[in-house]
This record gives sequence, structure tokens and C-alpha cells, in this order.
Amino acid sequence: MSETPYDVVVIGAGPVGENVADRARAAGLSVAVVESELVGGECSYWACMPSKALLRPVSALAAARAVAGSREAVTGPLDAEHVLHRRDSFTSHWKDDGQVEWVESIGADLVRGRGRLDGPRRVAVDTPGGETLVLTARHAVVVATGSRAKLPGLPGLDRARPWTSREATSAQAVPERLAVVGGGVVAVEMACAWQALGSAVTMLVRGEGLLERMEPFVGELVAEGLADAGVEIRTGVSVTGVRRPAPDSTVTLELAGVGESEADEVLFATGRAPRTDDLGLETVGLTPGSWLTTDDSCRVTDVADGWLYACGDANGRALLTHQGKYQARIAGAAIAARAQGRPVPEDDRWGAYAATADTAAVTQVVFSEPEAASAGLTLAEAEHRGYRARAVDTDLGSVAGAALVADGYRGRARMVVDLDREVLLGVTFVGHGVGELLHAATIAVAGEVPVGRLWHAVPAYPTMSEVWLRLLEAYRDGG
Ligand SMILES: Cc1cc2nc3c(=O)[nH]c(=O)nc-3n(C[C@H](O)[C@H](O)[C@H](O)COP(=O)(O)OP(=O)(O)OC[C@H]3O[C@@H](n4cnc5c(N)ncnc54)[C@H](O)[C@@H]3O)c2cc1C
Ligand SMILES: NC(=O)c1ccc[n+]([C@@H]2O[C@H](COP(=O)([O-])OP(=O)(O)OC[C@H]3O[C@@H](n4cnc5c(N)ncnc54)[C@H](O)[C@@H]3O)[C@@H](O)[C@H]2O)c1
Repeated sequence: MSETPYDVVVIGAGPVGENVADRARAAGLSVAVVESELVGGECSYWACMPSKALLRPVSALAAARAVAGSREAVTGPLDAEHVLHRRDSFTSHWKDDGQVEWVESIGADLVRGRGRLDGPRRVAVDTPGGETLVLTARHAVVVATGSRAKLPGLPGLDRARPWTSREATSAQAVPERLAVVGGGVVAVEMACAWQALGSAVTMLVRGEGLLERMEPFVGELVAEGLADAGVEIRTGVSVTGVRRPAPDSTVTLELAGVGESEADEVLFATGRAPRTDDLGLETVGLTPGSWLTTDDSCRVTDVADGWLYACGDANGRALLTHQGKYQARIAGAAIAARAQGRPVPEDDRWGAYAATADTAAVTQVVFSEPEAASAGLTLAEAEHRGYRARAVDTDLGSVAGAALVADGYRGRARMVVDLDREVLLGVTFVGHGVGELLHAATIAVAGEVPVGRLWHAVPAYPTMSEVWLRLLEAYRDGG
């Protein structure tokens, strides 16, 4: 069997694989990128882009309805047909020509097919034409195969044709009743979108609230917003079985101790599993189906000779496109430096080859109505890590800029201060439009800007950013 040598072989052409390829090519390395579905990955076709295209009209409508004067101009609900049509254009109608062109433009070779490790530095690709190609890597193989929806092993589920995030972001018709199982980010965003598009949504949440990994007030305010929009939220409910007797019949969910719930479609938004199960991990001594543990340069820790890297969802560090792309930039730089014999210092916190933000300054926006946005640690995480930390809270609605944005603006902000160094460990906002407030917080956290210096970062009047003054005042006054 012929073998084609490259400096770097990337498995998976999602946003993360594309970015590793770009950085390696920029350093003059030869690169092959292997993709089994669409170049652009989950993010472009079944995750970030289509979900945000579904949610933006919800937020635009809420903005207009929140202000006297424009409120009276809004005469009806969302037009689902137009929203779905606009969503389709954001996925390029599930065609990847544009992204293929981009891969070609950086001078990487795209290899269509399913890639599998075939021993150290070797990748076997089963092509759509039925051939198997072998690619070898002089310097690095990068696993960027992402994640897929994880479904619980419930009786009847496999015959019930459940929606996962793929169907929830690509559906072409609005179900009359949609049950959503889960209380995490996918559940919240999709409940928000489909309720606004006309479904009667019921959320079946196993835990006590929504978005439990964020500050507790986030889940509370987001739940209020969803309930105001008409979503029924049932917490502390476990689904124990699913029945759909015929393909076009309704679906019945059996709930532990509280009867049943019926819907036209059911979305399981119950977390993610790494796409590493059919990847030949066993040929290099790793366990198929596992998250790939890496060091901060994204090099897989349990493989000798340092040739295997894992970036993006596949390493489980932070399941977000922007964090994965950040890892890709860092891994690409580290691969190039090591290939060129330049030093890559170990444990170089905040250095060019260490994805430090993955543990200290992860950013996330939940695009529900209201939005939630966070950078860095929650108070609970900070305390868990042993920081002497204090949370400072303020009501976003009391900021003049927020009152102008919406009549009766409801929102909240928190900063978590490291009392020993007087820098911020984390910041969280919830309220309409807070996603665009986040980057200032990100810079404060990642930059470890002293609280004393933040007083000199003067927010413009009257913007919502004046929330920073309220937070600093509350900290100064011991609040
Ligand atoms: C509904 C939803 C909404 C989301 N919204 C956001 C958001 O707003 N913002 C955000 O930051 N994150 C969001 N995420 C998370 C985001 O989608 C992921 O973090 C991101 O897609 C990870 O990128 P990746 O390149 O690691 O993996 P993916 O995007 O999953 O790409 C992996 C690629 O590898 C390919 N592949 C897999 N196995 C093989 C193989 N053996 N051989 C060849 N190719 C292979 C796949 O076909 C795929 O193209 C969302 C997720 C979901 C489910
Ligand atoms: N805007 C964004 O940034 C965005 C949007 C969507 C997804 N994402 C990313 O995608 C990842 C996956 O999101 P997700 O919502 O699927 O996962 P998640 O881990 O955030 O939430 C999973 C939810 O399902 C529940 N659950 C798990 N197993 C269950 C079971 N058997 N029965 C009932 N409930 C169960 C959990 O308690 C939790 O509420 C997230 O980590 C997030 O980072 C990001």
C-alpha cells in the first residue's frame, strides 16, 4: 500500500482542525487534513452557526418588544419560514465548497474519508471510493475529530427517532409540541429558539435548575425568561423510558414517579461524547472512545515521543469553538517550534505554547433570552481550587445604559475577586445583550488586571458597561 508523507496530518476539518492546519502551513510545514463529512465540522452545520441563526431573531424581537414605541410596531410572532430560510443560508445549505476552497487556499491537502490511527505517526484513510490511503507524519498527527451527542441508554429510545443537537439545529418544520430533555446549554438555547418559532416546549430537567455549571443566579434568570416566553420547565424529573409506536405517531416519555409526558418530537440534549471510538486509538496504546488527555500545548500525555496532539472537543478541555481554535493556534505554534528545533518551555503559564485560558479564562455566551455570559471561574470553582475569593454582585437593571436598552431591564452581574492578589478570577453577566459585554471581562481575567487599575478603565456613559463601576463600587464598599 502506498504511503504519502506529510509533516503534519490533521484528522477532522472542523473549526479546530482547520486552524491547526492553518498555523502549521503558516510555519512552512506540509499538511494533510482528513475529513469524513463536511469541511467546517459540527460548528458550521449542526451547532454554533445554525443555532445562533435560529436565536438571533428571538433576541431581535425581544429587543423591539422591550422598548415603548418600538413595542407597538411589533404586530406578530416570528415568521418561522423566514427564520428557517435564513438559518439554511448560514449553513451554506449544508454544502462545504466555500470551506474546501479555504483549505486549498492555505496550501493544505484535503483528503476525504474516515481517518484512523494505524500505529505511531500513521493515519489510514478509508475513502468514499473504497480505497484505503496511508498518510505518514514526520512531526505530528493532530486529532480534531470533535464530539457527538451522548444519548442515555433508555428503553425504547433507539426506536423513538429522538432529535439530537443535529436535528434541533437543522429541522425544516416546527413541531407543535417539543419536549427537551436536559438543562444545559443546548437544552436552554434550543428550548428558547423553538418556543419562539411556535412550538409548545416542555423542558424535562433532571437537576434542580438550568445551566448548573454557571453562577446560580444565571439559571434562575434564564428560567424566568424562558417561562415568560411560555416554556414549561419541570425540574427534578427523570425520564425512564420512551415510546413512539409508529414512525409518525407522537412520542411518550415515561417520567420516574410523575407519570408521562407527550410530545410530537423530543430533543435529548444530554451532553457530548468524544468522536474517538473508531479512531484506531488502540494501535497507539490508548482507549477507544476516551477523551484525549493533553498537556497545555495539546500534546497527548500518554503517548511516547510526543507526536500525537488532540485539540478541540476531542480533548474535553472546554467544549467551545473559540476555545478549540485557541488550542489550535497554540498547538500549531508548538508543533512548528518543535519541528524547527526551537525550545517549547514546559509549564509556561500564559506563554505562547500553553493553552492557559482553558483552565483560567474560559469564555462562554449562552444565546438565550436573556443571554448569559461568563469568563473565568465561578465563585464555587474558585473556592474549590483553594482561592481566598469574594463574589461581588450588582443589579444590571440599575445601570442607566441598561435602562435605555430595555424598559424594566432585568439582569445581574458578578465578579469573583482573588483577595490575595486583588485580580479578577471570573465575571458573569445575565441579561439581554450581555454577550457583547463579555470581552472586557475576558481581558480583565486573562490579563490579571489589578482591581486598582480597573478604576482607570472608564466605561462610556450611558452604556451597559457602566456595570463595571457598580461592581468596583460594591467591592470598595465591601458589598
Ligand atoms: C447545538 C450546539 C450549539 C453550539 N453552539 C456553540 C456556540 O455558540 N459557540 C461555541 O463556541 N460553541 C458552540 N458549540 C460547541 C461547538 O460546536 C464545538 O465546541 C465545536 O464544534 C468543536 O470543534 P471541533 O473542530 O473540535 O469539532 P467538530 O466541529 O465536531 O469537527 C470535527 C470534525 O471532524 C470530523 N471527523 C470526526 N471523526 C473523523 C474521522 N475519523 N476521520 C475524519 N474526520 C473525522 C467530523 O466530521 C467533523 O467535521 C455548540 C455545540 C452544539 C452541539
Ligand atoms: N452557546 C454556546 O457556547 C454553546 C451552545 C451549545 C452547546 N455548547 C457546548 O456544547 C456542550 C454540550 O452541551 P449540552 O447542553 O449537550 O451538554 P451539557 O453538559 O451542558 O448539559 C447536559 C445536560 O443534560 C443533563 N443530563 C445528562 N444526562 C442526562 C440523562 N440521562 N437524563 C436527563 N438529563 C441528563 C445534565 O444534567 C445537563 O443538564 C457544552 O459543554 C457547551 O460547552 C455551547
